Amino acid sequence: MTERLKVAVLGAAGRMGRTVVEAVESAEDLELVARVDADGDLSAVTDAGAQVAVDFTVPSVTEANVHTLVDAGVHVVVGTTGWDDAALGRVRDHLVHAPAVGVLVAPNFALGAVLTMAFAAQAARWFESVEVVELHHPDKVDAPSGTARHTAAGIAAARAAAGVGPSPDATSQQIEGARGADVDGVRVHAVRLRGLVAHEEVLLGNPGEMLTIRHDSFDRISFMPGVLLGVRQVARHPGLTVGLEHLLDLGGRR
Ligand SMILES: NC(=O)C1=CN([C@@H]2O[C@H](COP(=O)(O)OP(=O)(O)OC[C@H]3O[C@@H](n4cnc5c(N)ncnc54)[C@H](O)[C@@H]3O)[C@@H](O)[C@H]2O)C=CC1
Ligand SMILES: O=C(O)C1=N[C@H](C(=O)O)C[C@H](O)C1
Repeated sequence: MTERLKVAVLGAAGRMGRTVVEAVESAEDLELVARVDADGDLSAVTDAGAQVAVDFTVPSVTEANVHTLVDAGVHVVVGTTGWDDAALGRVRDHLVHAPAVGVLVAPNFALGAVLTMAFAAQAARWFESVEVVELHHPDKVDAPSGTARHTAAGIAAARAAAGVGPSPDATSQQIEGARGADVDGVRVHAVRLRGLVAHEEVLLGNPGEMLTIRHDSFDRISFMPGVLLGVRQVARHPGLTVGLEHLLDLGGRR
């Protein structure tokens, strides 16, 4: 029998962590060797001999977790959001000293969300206006969502490469925040509503027409095939990979 891949889950008591624990325990080729939450210690990961750690914690601790795990030679699959280019750059620099270690940071592991981002980047080259609306449960601590930030960054890169200018906007008077956040020149709006899980709409407008690309995660199991794919593949991708699209052969910004 081939050895099972040893996996640790960080944030194991959280909404995503609990779902990942169940998914790993149900996978025949994976062995859950450690669960760590806020009251635990990262040394449990190495003590248990974990080869891959999955981080679904909180934006304020995830980067430090990644640096510690990289030093320990543990591959990391990160779902926690709140990352910016500076933090990703620090991880990229750190990995130079651990060239065999893979770190995958994916703002969204749901296949439909990854496809939404890819379709939106493609479509945004052909529309005058584009805005992103993300809608989530009200217990989420960050806004806009990591997915919306990644979506907007991909749209902005695609429009810049195609020579498309900014979306037209005559607004000169407003209450602060009314036009949402500016992410790389793309307007992003965040809704927090009881009953929701994780949803995103990309609205694209041209004279006389509108295209809406929408994705809905109704249940956190929607993220599990992507998380397990990341766990199984991260060691084959040394260095930093940002976005699940790179494991699905969908291209995009790295
Ligand atoms: N990439 C993706 O596909 C998805 C990403 N997320 C992101 O995952 C993160 C977690 O989301 P939820 O599970 O809903 O949050 P949550 O609040 O339910 O869970 C976070 C858990 O992390 C724990 N924690 C805090 N500090 C810790 C530390 N130092 N070490 C270990 N554990 C610690 C908390 O006690 C809590 O149990 C968020 O950033 C969210 O945006 C959520 C869903 C999908
Ligand atoms: O907090 C959540 O729930 C989610 N967070 C991720 C994000 O910020 O994009 C992924 C998904 O939207 C669910």
